[in-house]
Amino acid sequence: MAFFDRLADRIAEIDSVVSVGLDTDTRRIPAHLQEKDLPQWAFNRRIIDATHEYAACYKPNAAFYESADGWRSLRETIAYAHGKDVPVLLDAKRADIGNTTRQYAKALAEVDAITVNPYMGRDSLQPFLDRDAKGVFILCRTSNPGGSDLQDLTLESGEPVYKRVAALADLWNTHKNVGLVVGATAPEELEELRAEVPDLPFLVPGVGAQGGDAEAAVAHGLRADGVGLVNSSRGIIFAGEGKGFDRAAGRSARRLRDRLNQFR
Ligand SMILES: O=C(O)c1cc(=O)[nH]c(=O)n1[C@@H]1O[C@H](COP(=O)(O)O)[C@@H](O)[C@H]1O
Repeated sequence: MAFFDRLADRIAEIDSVVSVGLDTDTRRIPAHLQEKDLPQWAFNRRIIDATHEYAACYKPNAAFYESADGWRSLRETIAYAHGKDVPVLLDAKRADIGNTTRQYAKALAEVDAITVNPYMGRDSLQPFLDRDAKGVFILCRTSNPGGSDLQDLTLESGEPVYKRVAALADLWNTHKNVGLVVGATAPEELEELRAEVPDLPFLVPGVGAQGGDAEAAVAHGLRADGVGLVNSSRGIIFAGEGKGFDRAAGRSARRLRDRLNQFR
């Protein structure tokens, strides 16, 4: 099944557009799990148990798993999420020359969707785009303070770079598997982009720890048919500390679902 169809089913089934970000910083794993063989996996398993009924998807950020134990933990986490019937979006922000990016795209064999960086142009994304059953979220207007440094620059045509990225992404969407990443910290750009590319679902990070606008994330992040994702990572997985961390994460995921649902 195509990724966005699967996501639409998942959103309808659990009535939630929450993406739970698994940014599992080893330094923040509670002490009682630090002695486990794979602390990140031990942590993620408990987080998934506590949050899966609110999770439209899980978004592990690859940066937190760049070690031998990390990769093992990530693999276990992906399989466990799938066992709960939750899609997995790997936040890898990949792209490179064709020969290299073909290797990066192999990661899609294990997950349902990925984030990619458009800076190197179409051929750097083609192996991802060609996997028509997988979702490809292209960075468009990012949530970080420096997101404006390049993305807001005005081109000769008068349009900002992020708008050109959105137009290109729309053009590259021949398999209906492309989405955009647009931060909740940029609500005006979110609104503008929704009008520009109504057919593209957005992944909207930046609510929670980054203080982004949850109402704008829902109002503009979702497509007319309601498909889209609003991500929180630290605000959910590190909502509590110590032994009850997983129950706190469950409560935080439920609160975010309820808050977002007010605006759907
Ligand atoms: O691609 C992303 O997911 C992403 C894009 C963006 O513009 N801003 C952004 O925060 N993210 C990711 O979303 C997550 C946000 O984490 P929290 O700020 O802890 O909710 C991190 O994994 C970021 O890498």
